[in-house]
Amino acid sequence: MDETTRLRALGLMSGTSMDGIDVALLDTDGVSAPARGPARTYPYDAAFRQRLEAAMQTAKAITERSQRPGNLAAIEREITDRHADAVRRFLAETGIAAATIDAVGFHGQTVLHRPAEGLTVQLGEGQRLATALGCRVVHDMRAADMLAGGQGAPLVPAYHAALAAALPDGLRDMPVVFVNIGGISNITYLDGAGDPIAFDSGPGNALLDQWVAREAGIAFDQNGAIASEGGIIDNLAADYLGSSFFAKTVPKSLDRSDFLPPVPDAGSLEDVARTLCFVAAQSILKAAEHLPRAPKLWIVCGGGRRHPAIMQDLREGAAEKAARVVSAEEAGFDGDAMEAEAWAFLAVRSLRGLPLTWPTTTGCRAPTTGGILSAP
Ligand SMILES: Nc1ncnc2c1ncn2[C@@H]1O[C@H](COP(=O)(O)OP(=O)(O)OP(=O)(O)O)[C@@H](O)[C@H]1O
Ligand SMILES: CC(=O)N[C@H]1[C@@H]2OC[C@@H](O2)[C@@H](O)[C@@H]1O[C@H](C)C(=O)O
Repeated sequence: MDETTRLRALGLMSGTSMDGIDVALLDTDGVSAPARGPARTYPYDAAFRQRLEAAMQTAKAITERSQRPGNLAAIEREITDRHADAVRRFLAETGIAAATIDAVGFHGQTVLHRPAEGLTVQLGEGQRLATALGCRVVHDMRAADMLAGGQGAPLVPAYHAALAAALPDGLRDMPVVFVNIGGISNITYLDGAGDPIAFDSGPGNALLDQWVAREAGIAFDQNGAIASEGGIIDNLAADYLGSSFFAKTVPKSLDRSDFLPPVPDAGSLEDVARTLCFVAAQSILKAAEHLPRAPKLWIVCGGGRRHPAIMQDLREGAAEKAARVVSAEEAGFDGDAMEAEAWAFLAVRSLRGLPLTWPTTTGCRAPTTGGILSAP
């Protein structure tokens, strides 16, 4: 494949929030800013989401990444087949012919991530998906990085770096930090010199999701309705923000269960929810302690940007350091599709043998490519 070839790639992401499958289309050479196509989300039903939560518990028994204890092999097939269905629906809804897709980047579902043990497990069968779709699939893009001594996450920084090159006038304030507030939050710092600097910054929406699911039986705090009625519980916030994770040198990455939701008597539904928003925002702002220069602009992606309390706390904290906070949309991007787009971009980089990660993004020993290619 020559360097100027642009491929039409689909990216598929099922993130740590386990809320559904994001599908996005890109025309990309895997280097320059891509031409972005349509994107859609196909939510999981509540029952499947619960099975994924259970799968995460079962996965704790894994000591070697190919192991599939309990019903994990069956869940893995089901996850794969749900991705195939999502792609078929996406193509039907957008009127795009399957034959025009050059490659698919398939993340799968992370059920275990223990970088200290060199162990990261994403459920999803690349070959099964390639056969189902009749298309080349690149999957398992985290493993090679771990073998090269890296954290295996985050991988989206390569894509953030390409997008930074396409920032509109008026938003070229360097250093710029891309923030993804998903179940876990991660950041990518770019100052126009050198490789991106990236790491997982702390808990994102996952604590709040788990808290409102357990205490109120709802999947997430839509538009911040619950947190808007609450106040911050200082000692609960201090407990979370005092975690040794924040002092740890970077790069670093998190497993969803590294931070656990509060105990039931931690406070009222509303106060705890509000506190968890504050914790989500402060953990992102604390990331600046590990960066070479103070960020001037924060670009927020991921579902957490829809939470008013998280955004308000972020804006206030950033303003104290003379920095601005904008949503992905204000910067001309799609904050829901970004990770799926990244997996399309990374699939093309993988096909070209280009690095997916750098010592500054995951701690790998040298820039490292990755991914397993399955042909139909
Ligand atoms: N309208 C909304 N109001 C409040 N919160 C929302 C809203 N929409 C989404 N969210 C939050 O965003 C979460 C989903 O975020 P996202 O899809 O970015 O996560 P993810 O990609 O699964 O996670 P990760 O990036 O960690 O892999 C939901 O679980 C919810 O907490
Ligand atoms: C192991 C794993 O799946 N990690 C996710 C998770 O969700 C957010 C954060 O933690 C990030 O490190 C990563 O996902 C993004 C897409 C990444 O690798 O860039």
